[in-house]
Amino acid sequence: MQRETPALFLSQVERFYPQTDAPLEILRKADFALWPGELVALVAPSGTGKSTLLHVAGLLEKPDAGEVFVGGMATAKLDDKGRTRLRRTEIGFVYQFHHLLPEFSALENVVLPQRIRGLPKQLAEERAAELLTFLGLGARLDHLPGELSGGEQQRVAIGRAMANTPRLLLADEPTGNLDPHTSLHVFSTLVALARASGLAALIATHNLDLARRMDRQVTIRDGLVVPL
Ligand SMILES: Nc1ncnc2c1ncn2[C@@H]1O[C@H](COP(=O)(O)OP(=O)(O)OP(=O)(O)O)[C@@H](O)[C@H]1O
Repeated sequence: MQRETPALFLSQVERFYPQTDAPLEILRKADFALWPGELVALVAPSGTGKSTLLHVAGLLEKPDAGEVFVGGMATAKLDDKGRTRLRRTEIGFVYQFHHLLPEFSALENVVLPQRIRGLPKQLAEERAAELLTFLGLGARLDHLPGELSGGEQQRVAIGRAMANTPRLLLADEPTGNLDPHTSLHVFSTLVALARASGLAALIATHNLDLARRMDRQVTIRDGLVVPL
């Protein structure tokens, strides 16, 4: 079915890592479309290439062949500056470990990417406070990451990823480091925020219960992205 422009479109993407004998092929002419507003779970065994796929989709790694379109824009010919700019404006990335800046408060961690993008301080702070409040952290704005629980830290990381109102959210096992109860809570908050913002999300998870809450589930088989 033809709809609007995909938020993310991988076309014939190849990615391999050199080895002493034959190269290790992770993605082999993989195609994948993620539509605006769609939440898709990426569920695949360890080592099949989930992180590789997310890094290529998030313009953190270049594919060896093929094209990655973000919001309809082809990225293969962009230089590093162009890729960084597109990543900053269009893509939010949540990692398994939060990677928050330890000496900055929860609020400041969410303000920072907006300031880098050039937003005035007051606007950035308002947006950060609003996001963190939505994420249930309204009473934790001034806490340093070290003063927050694992689930709270990960919610701040989600806020940071959403700070610049991306149209595409990529998450690499965002709750993989949390206990089951906290994991469910953080995941639900992430889904609620994604739904409220109408963005497209591709979320890698090992947790099938969480994956079922998404619109669609895909896996990686023989280097291709296929329905689970
Ligand atoms: N820089 C690299 N150089 C060589 N091989 C790599 C490199 N990065 C990843 N690989 C290999 O590519 C394969 C896919 O790695 P990737 O991290 O994408 O898997 P994954 O599905 O995310 O795994 P996990 O669920 O364990 O995080 C693995 O076999 C890994 O060892």
